[in-house]
Amino acid sequence: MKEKNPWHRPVTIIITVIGVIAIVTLVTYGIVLDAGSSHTSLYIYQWPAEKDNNTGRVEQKHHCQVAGKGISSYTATPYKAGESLISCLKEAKENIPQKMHPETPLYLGATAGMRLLKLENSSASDEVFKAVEKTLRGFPFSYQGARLLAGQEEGAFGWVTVNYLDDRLTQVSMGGFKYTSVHGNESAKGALDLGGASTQISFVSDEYNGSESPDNAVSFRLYGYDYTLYTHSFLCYGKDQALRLALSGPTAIMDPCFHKGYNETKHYAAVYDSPCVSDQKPQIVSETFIHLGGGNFTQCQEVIKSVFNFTSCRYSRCSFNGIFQPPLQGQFGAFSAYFFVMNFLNLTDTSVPLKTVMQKLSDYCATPWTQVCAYFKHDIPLKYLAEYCFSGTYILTLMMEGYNFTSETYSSIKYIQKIKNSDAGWTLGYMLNLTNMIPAEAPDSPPLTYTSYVSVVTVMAILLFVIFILILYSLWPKCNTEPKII
Ligand SMILES: O=P(O)(O)OP(=O)(O)OP(=O)(O)OC[C@H]1O[C@@H](n2cnc3c(O)ncnc32)[C@H](O)[C@@H]1O
Repeated sequence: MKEKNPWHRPVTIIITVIGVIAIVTLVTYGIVLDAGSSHTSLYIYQWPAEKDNNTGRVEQKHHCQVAGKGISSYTATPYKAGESLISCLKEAKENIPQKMHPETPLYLGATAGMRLLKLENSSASDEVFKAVEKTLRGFPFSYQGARLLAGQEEGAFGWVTVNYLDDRLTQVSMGGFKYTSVHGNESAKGALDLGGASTQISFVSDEYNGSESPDNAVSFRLYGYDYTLYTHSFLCYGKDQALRLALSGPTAIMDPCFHKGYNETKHYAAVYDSPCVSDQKPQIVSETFIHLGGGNFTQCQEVIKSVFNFTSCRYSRCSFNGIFQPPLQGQFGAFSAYFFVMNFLNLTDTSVPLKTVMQKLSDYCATPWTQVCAYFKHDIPLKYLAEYCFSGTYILTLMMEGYNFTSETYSSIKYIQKIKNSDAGWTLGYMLNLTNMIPAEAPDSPPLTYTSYVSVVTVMAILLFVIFILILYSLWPKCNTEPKII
């Protein structure tokens, strides 16, 4: 059968092609792998393709948790560290349009697990990085490097992420547009990050300009505001390494931080094979010890306090281990293990008085292990389950004794996992920095919101399309209705 309008098919094809190109070019992607001590995570971020550097534009599109342990655990077989990343990288290929692969930056940052490995065995750490790099280069993305993050960077980028996602760096929303307002120190939120091997505290304080203990200062100029951030990363004070610090002891340990009835035979090597505790290894022949639970919150607090050194401080004030810390200021976001642990314990509400929080944790610690297991063992890995009493007590002790929060300032902490669908952590801040997404100066004119931008682009695309059709129509050969005399 003959078609009535033979030209509508090419036009449909053109519309589809223009539509697909428009959709694809609207979005840009970036990938960051967080190679932590306990595991590796891959994050895909996306943002509008047009370059206006406004805040709040970048969002997390996808998260993939790499199976198995962190890359620092593959010292005996470094190639496996590389292989472990393949399935998440394949997921990344599926989640990003193929056309965009070559221009999608791919970063890997390794944190405290690799910091410890480097201290312990620097050539083993080089081998792991080589294996990881080989895998990353085998994917069609724009590989930008795999490197060890300094603790200070981890803290500072975590702070940038939280404040960026919270729209605290510069702008307030008014009538659909974002205007620069008087922000700076008073609106910034501090960041508390508890990892497996290290923990970071980062905040701005009017009483800190970097002159006392300059090693703790990171200066930024973001959107026209100067920030001098106080940040410190405590290596060995992530929750897994802190447990090792607390565990160092004799052959049979009655551990008040584990539930009564908990009774496990453990290998000394598993506890002491870390530079955080290797010098405390007892000189005994036995290879194993019995780890017994005592289930006593108050005693657990005492054990945990003993892993902090409060005796020496050569500055005007310190947190612990002789590390300078200015007075706490403003709100804090506490993420990673802070959230995982307090969320399990149902203690994320910081408007609840600290005394009540402690009483609830104390009751939980006193619950017999058989009862805890019977209730949760189908939903929660046993390792986590066994450690929540320790971890909760560690969190409160670190905050109150270590960082000097008080029962009054405890409510300034908010336990967070995500902000606007993006995970809180250093990865987003790292990528924003490396892609120059946060300018030093504020944009001159109020930029469009994402919705306005998409509307403008859509209207322009429709207009262009209409013009295109009109031109096509005017050029299309037509039957002359006028009678012709040949
Ligand atoms: O920053 P580093 O120190 O390198 O460590 P990481 O990157 O591996 O640390 P994460 O923030 O991923 O996790 C922090 C800790 O929380 C643990 N964790 C993860 N999910 C958890 C859960 O659901 N319950 C309890 N603990 C959890 C994990 O094993 C780590 O010990």
